[in-house]
Amino acid sequence: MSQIPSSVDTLIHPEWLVPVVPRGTVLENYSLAITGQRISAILPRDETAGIEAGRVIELPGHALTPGLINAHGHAAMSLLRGYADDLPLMPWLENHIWPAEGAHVSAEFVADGTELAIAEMIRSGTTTFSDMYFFPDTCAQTAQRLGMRCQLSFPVLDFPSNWARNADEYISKGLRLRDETKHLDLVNIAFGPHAPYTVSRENLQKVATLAAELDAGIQIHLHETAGEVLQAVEANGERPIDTLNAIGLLGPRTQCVHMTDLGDQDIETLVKTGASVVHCPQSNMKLASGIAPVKKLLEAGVNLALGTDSAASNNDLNMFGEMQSASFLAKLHSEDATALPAADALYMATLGGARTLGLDELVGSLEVGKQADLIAVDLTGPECQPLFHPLSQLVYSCNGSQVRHSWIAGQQLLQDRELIRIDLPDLLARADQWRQKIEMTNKA
Ligand SMILES: CSC[C@H]1O[C@@H](n2cnc3c(O)ncnc32)[C@H](O)[C@@H]1O
Ligand SMILES: [Zn+2]
Repeated sequence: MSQIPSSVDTLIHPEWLVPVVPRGTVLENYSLAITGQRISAILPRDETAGIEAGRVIELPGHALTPGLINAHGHAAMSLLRGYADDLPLMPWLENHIWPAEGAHVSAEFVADGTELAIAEMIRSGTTTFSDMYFFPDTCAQTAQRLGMRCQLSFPVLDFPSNWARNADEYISKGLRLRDETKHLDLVNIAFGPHAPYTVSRENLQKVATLAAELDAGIQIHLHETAGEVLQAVEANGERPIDTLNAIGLLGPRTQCVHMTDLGDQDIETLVKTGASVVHCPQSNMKLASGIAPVKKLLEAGVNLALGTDSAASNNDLNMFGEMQSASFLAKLHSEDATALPAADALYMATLGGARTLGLDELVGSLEVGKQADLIAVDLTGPECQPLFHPLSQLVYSCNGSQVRHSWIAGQQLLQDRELIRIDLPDLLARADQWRQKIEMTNKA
């Protein structure tokens, strides 16, 4: 039992405290203290009388949970929200998204798009996001300035973009970024080879070798569609996951995104290598990409995280909706209503994500000594009443608008649903300027 501190910065009295570990636990009338960046105490409310607090926050009818972790996305693509809907993956990318990115993606685009994404994510309970996008240096500066924890899996592609000309330049810029951001406590750098169909085996091998040398994470779009897998088998005679395994790219720090087309052998490979899966149910549904076999993956013991992917293929960055979709889709896909219950969906969106990103010593659960990345969710509204089980409300009734307060590394970034570090009217004006610019280019 940890020592009760005599003085703390903030003492929070929620009605329910949801630590996430042990899984499914809900502590009633427990309080949480923040000192500096960390959680300094979790204890029954009636044992807090002797604690001197700089600030005391009473939250009747609220649940305090770990901040949600969006384990895969392309934040700046929030500026392309609704730009191209109702298409399958490859026509969507090749005929709409990639041309728009070629025309518009810049450091300024990424600065404004990332800020728009962070505003939405904080307001809907996310406190860590993983990003794979161009100009990750700009994303790093924006996230640190706004107080948002992130993993930036810098992109590696065989083909040029507005950020780099070839795979070697993507890698050298990414490694420089890793060196230049070592002092940023909220920014974590990983490798982001886009996908096996856009990165050659030779360049994937370079990534595998360097990531192993640096003990760095790797995040990759993998087995997103059956078409991807079929094309690989026809071209290479093996499934993409087997190619990655053969070059040593799969390991405990590998984050495989999507994984909708998986056979038993593929799942066995994930178990043997310890690689994680980032499940993006809403993006998979919207692009009609497929359905990840979540129930089978969980039964096999594969670590699962949740991600929204970009707002251009979702079309929001709301992890409450993602949890609900993951749970309902798993139930339908497995024809088993007991699949992915609320506690497991919340685990995926918190500690499962932290473990995937290699941040589980820092965040993902409410435990003394961890970073104070936490959200206060107001369960008093009609959409959450009557309340039998807080976990049920959090996953099956909440839509993110109930998030009232949010802290990251002990810093409050949302208070009474107001963003503290972001000038929202100014940001929204910039977003609309981008819409006008993009539309004008399309009309030209
Ligand atoms: C190399 S930066 C990221 C790159 O990925 C594109 N992208 C966005 N969503 C998806 C997806 O679901 N599958 C594959 N690639 C995706 C994004 O537009 C960037 O070009
Ligand atoms: Zn993606």
